[in-house]
Amino acid sequence: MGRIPAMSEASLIRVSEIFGPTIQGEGALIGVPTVFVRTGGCDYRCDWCDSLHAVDSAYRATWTPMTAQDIMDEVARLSGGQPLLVSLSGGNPAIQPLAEVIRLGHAQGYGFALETQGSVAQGWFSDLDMLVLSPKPPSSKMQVDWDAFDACLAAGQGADMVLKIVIFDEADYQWARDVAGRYPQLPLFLQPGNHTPPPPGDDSATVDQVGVDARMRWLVDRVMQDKWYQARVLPQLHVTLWGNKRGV
Ligand SMILES: C[S@@+](CC[C@H](N)C(=O)[O-])C[C@H]1O[C@@H](n2cnc3c(N)ncnc32)[C@H](O)[C@@H]1O
Ligand SMILES: Nc1nc2[nH]cc(C(=O)O)c2c(=O)[nH]1
Ligand code: SF4
Ligand SMILES: [Mg+2]
Repeated sequence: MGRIPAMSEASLIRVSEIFGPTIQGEGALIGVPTVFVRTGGCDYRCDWCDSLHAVDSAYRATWTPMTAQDIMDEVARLSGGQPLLVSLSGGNPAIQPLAEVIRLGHAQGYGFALETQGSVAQGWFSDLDMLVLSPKPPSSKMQVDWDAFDACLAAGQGADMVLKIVIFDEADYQWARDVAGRYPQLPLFLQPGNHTPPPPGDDSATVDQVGVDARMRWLVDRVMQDKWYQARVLPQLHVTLWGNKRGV
């Protein structure tokens, strides 16, 4: 018979890394100083995931179970005790019990944004300051469960919500047009994909920056061609500055 976990284990959060302060490099909050809390584990396996160290079970041993208090202590240490934006990412942070982190942090003046693909809804989404929903396009080789996605949207009522769609090619672009049409109420951010995530075991920062820049120019042209003036097109600023380096 398997071991019965102690009650407290249910409230532990699997953390891959906590780093910063740095700038939020993507989407609606680009440029905003933030500390990242990256959780370990994901229910997806995107073909081009740039954070495999928080997804691939080969890295499981590097993920640390932490309490909400442990996490906020580390965030406060990094920020020098000054409240700032905390970015919850992963992996999929939505599969972790983060309600208490948000409660503790808010009481100390921190703000919270969470990045998720929209596959798992949580009641505490409504406590976030911003919910960033990033449904995955065809190039990811993932299949979106739209009922689950809509449940995330319903759970997030009360938080600011935005759509952030990664685009590699024309098929992704056409898919993004359909998705945006379905959610006209959500501010929309388009981001060119970077094709060179470091393979497992390699923490190299190399990114095909020439390729990413070309994809960004193509995406801008494509959006202007279509007069798609609701879309905002942004690069991953941290990738431009540091490649796919961890901890920035
Ligand atoms: C690593 S994911 C973690 C959060 C969540 N699992 C998700 O995908 O939204 C953080 C953000 O990076 C984006 N992303 C992941 N791999 C990327 C890549 N190769 N190029 C551009 N953006 C990427 C995701 O779409 C998401 O918006
Ligand atoms: N600076 C910086 N900005 C980011 N925006 C989203 C990130 C992520 O991996 O979730 C990320 C990241 O890893 N670093
Ligand atoms: S959903 Fe996010 S963390 Fe999970 S594999 Fe895809 S990009 Fe990576
Ligand atoms: Mg990233």
